[in-house]
Amino acid sequence: MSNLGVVIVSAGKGTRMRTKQSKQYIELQNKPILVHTLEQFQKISEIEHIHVVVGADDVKLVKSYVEQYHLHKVACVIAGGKERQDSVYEGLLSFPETIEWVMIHDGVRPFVKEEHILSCLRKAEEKGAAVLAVPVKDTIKMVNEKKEVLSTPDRKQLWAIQTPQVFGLKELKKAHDYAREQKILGTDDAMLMETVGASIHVVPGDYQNIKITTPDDLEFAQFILSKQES
Ligand SMILES: Nc1ccn([C@@H]2O[C@H](COP(=O)(O)OP(=O)(O)OP(=O)(O)O)[C@@H](O)[C@H]2O)c(=O)n1
Ligand SMILES: C[C@](O)(CO)[C@H](O)COP(=O)(O)O
Repeated sequence: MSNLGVVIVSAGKGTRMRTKQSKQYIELQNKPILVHTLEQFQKISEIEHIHVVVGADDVKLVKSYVEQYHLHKVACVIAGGKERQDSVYEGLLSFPETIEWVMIHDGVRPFVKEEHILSCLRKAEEKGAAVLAVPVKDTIKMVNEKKEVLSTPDRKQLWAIQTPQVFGLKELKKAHDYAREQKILGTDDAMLMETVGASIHVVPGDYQNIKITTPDDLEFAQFILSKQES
């Protein structure tokens, strides 16, 4: 699809991972996590344009990965911002007007499956906006600062939201502009779209599409990869 742009956000510092090296560059089976992620998108025929957003000091490094791993669909590597939202915004600005749809994905979700990327894309084309998600398995409680339980939301209505998330490029750009004006900081792009009243559909994905965030996620990631190999 020549009217689809993919933004892979990978400009975070990975503070919760507590490693010296930013987590997206940690190697799993001799390959940086970010490269595992990019390969998932590179292999999909519907995807032609991938823009990667990285830390300002890492642009050269990531360009070298693009060469080394033959990631020819990566059209540009650009510097991100302080918050994830700022990095997404830089990604949005990097596309020309010919791009109608934009798919946002975290550079540290390397296990996203092709079928789920495509089902998210199809749902967005049908409904206007779609995000990959899984139903919550635990009981979730609202808790105050004193660690007192306030309430228990109905689990049937709770989904853990993942990426990819797919929107119209113009619509998402507008939502980001509004958030910047109003100083709204969202942890995902759907949240910004919600603030401008967009209707967003959830697409069921799977529990292995983890965001590698803390050291235990790295152990689980190694396990997933070893299972894929056997
Ligand atoms: N300023 C930022 C912050 C985050 N991200 C990206 O957004 C994704 C999800 O963010 P998260 O897992 O929270 O990554 P970090 O911000 O790196 O982690 P932490 O919050 O632990 O520092 C990651 O691919 C991360 O690189 C980004 O592009 N720009
Ligand atoms: C976008 C996201 O991955 C959806 O689960 C998540 O919200 C990112 O949040 P974080 O605060 O950057 O971990």
